[in-house]
Amino acid sequence: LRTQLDLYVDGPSGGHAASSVDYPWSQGTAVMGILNVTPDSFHDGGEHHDPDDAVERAREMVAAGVDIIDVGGESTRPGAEPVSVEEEIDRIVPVLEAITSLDALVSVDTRKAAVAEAALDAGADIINDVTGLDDPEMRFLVAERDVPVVVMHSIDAPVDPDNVVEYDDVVGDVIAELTETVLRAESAGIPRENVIVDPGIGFGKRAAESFELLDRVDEFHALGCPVLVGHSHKSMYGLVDRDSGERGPATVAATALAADRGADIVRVHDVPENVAAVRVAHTMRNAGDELP
Ligand SMILES: Nc1nc2ncc(COP(=O)(O)OP(=O)(O)O)nc2c(=O)[nH]1
Repeated sequence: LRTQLDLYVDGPSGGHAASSVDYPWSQGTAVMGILNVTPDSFHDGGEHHDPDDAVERAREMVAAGVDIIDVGGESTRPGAEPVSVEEEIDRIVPVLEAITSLDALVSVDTRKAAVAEAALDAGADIINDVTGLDDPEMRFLVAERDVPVVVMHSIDAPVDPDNVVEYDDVVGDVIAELTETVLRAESAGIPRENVIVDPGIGFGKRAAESFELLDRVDEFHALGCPVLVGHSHKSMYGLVDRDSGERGPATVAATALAADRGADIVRVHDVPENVAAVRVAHTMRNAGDELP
């Protein structure tokens, strides 16, 4: 896949990389492993802050069957310490340079165009923008580099428990707002086949609404784009499995259900378990073709 990508990026035609490459999500649900190179991410903050630890973790993810590694240098958690462009670049570029030779695509989770540009220059393949391309500079960069971009739905106000949005129909409302996002991307010269939509699980949504977004994930295909869900270890599970407080097993169950309902990419922390969940969901639908 990486050769294919390089060919289309550097090949004679210098053609459209994203629209001509057979991405992992076109063959079933792809697994995106979260690699936060931050001291304060909500679930794994500090665990891979050291570049060597991060590279080791990336190798483990690849060995476990991950399709994409999502590298983040700034937490999106409400109240997280803002990070300068320089600091975010310092955090992620050494890791990106070390992992882009591994057998997985690499995405960069950033809201800053300057960081995204440095990441693409360091070999990243995909931009993951939780603001949904709010920044015109980011739209210009993504169009110019012709790379896939994840556009996540969020709310305009800061994402914290006090900002609860009143949705009539959370799925219909989020699809309507993501439609605007996709049209804005297209008007900036980003072809729709490069856009991956994401309902923004937990970003300004109540727990019940986050579960509904997962349950009705297939409806997001009305936008004509692959659909990514980022449900891993999020607070909604705390209301389901109250006793243990453990969110890992609940995440894996949700991954299997979301994959079965049509999610194209699942963004998760625990790769082996969630790769297994995706494979089970796929096999249950295709046992006749896959198993003796
Ligand atoms: N596309 C997309 N990107 C995301 N980035 C961060 C988080 C928050 O999770 P995490 O990266 O684990 O935490 P933090 O932002 O604190 O690093 N969630 C999403 C998501 O749901 N979708």
